[in-house]
Amino acid sequence: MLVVRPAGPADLDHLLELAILSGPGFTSLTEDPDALSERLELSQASFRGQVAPQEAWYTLMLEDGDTGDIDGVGSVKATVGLKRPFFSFRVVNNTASSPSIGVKLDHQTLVLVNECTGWTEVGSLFLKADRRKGGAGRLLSQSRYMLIGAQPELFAENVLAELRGVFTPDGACPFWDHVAHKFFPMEFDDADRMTGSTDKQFILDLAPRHPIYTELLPEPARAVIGKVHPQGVPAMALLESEGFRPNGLVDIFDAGPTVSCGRDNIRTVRDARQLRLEITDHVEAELPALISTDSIAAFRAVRAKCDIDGEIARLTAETAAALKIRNGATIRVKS
Ligand SMILES: CC(C)(COP(=O)(O)OP(=O)(O)OC[C@H]1O[C@@H](n2cnc3c(N)ncnc32)[C@H](O)[C@@H]1OP(=O)(O)O)[C@@H](O)C(=O)NCCC(=O)NCCSC(=O)CCC(=O)O
Repeated sequence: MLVVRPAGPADLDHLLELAILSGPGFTSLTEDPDALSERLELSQASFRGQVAPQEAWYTLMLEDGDTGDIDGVGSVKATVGLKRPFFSFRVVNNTASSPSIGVKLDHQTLVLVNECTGWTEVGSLFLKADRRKGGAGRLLSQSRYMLIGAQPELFAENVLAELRGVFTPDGACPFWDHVAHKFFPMEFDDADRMTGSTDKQFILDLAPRHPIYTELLPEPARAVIGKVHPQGVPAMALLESEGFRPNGLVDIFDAGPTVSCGRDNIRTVRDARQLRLEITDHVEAELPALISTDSIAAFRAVRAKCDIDGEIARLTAETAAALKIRNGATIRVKS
């Protein structure tokens, strides 16, 4: 059975393998072992409640309970933008009109902004290729909302996700090449790495201070503003099915979209029910449900069949063992 569980320092080799598989341009999964090791320490401390709530960064691993293989990762950052700014371009429409000569024009511009301060971010969603298209991606993605729902007060009222922007098959990034690189004379990967590892002062120093009129940009750059990387389309579909929508912000390097949703309006947060576990020999339900523990410290999530009867949820002993819980425990279930 596939189980989503907290990541800790012992997952370094697995996380490094996933980071390498995810390739360049996946900002939040750097291939730097020291950074990953720090991240795993922080994850463990976050699940144990040993860091201030706003500093928590929960990393979750998808584990095959039968083989012990680690097939995917996902995460929730309790807040962004508090210690370091969270820069984006806001896509702004400016209407220019001159009634006296009968002209009215809409100009789209990109304006550097630092919004979303204190928001929660879901990210780092990555699944090994041979596991895709079978529901594991949805389990991994939704388990983050079960985590948020277990203790919503530890997270912000608004939740965002950043999707990767468009890269061509040969690895070129049209928005970077035609726009961002003019302001940041470095390799994309270096800018990307510095975004994650510095206070982002270089962005404040070098980023455009004035609106960029998009109609003045070359077509290949204009065409990708707010567009998702082809490989990010399933991730976008998963977010949209939870209620996330583009919020008009795009990444300053690759122009990928930011999507957001009110925490309590995320479907899985809103619809999951708190129930009491009763272990049974046989479950009649035909379709599996999303089931998690009701605790951040002992968080685990699975997809398994479950009979609901009032406030009782009946699971097999195998499912209860995968969740590491006993009869009578409180669980959270999303049918
Ligand atoms: C994102 C995942 C984990 C998703 O897993 P899977 O590929 O197995 O997902 P899936 O079940 O095949 O598809 C998920 C849903 O998307 C739909 N779907 C798939 N391809 C589609 C397409 N081309 N157009 C429209 N919808 C599409 C499926 O029908 C399905 O919905 P139904 O179930 O309704 O049929 C994976 O694709 C992956 O590892 N991708 C590479 C890394 C990546 O790009 N990660 C996102 C980075 S961005 C990020 O991390 C922030 C976002 C976030 O954290 O959530």
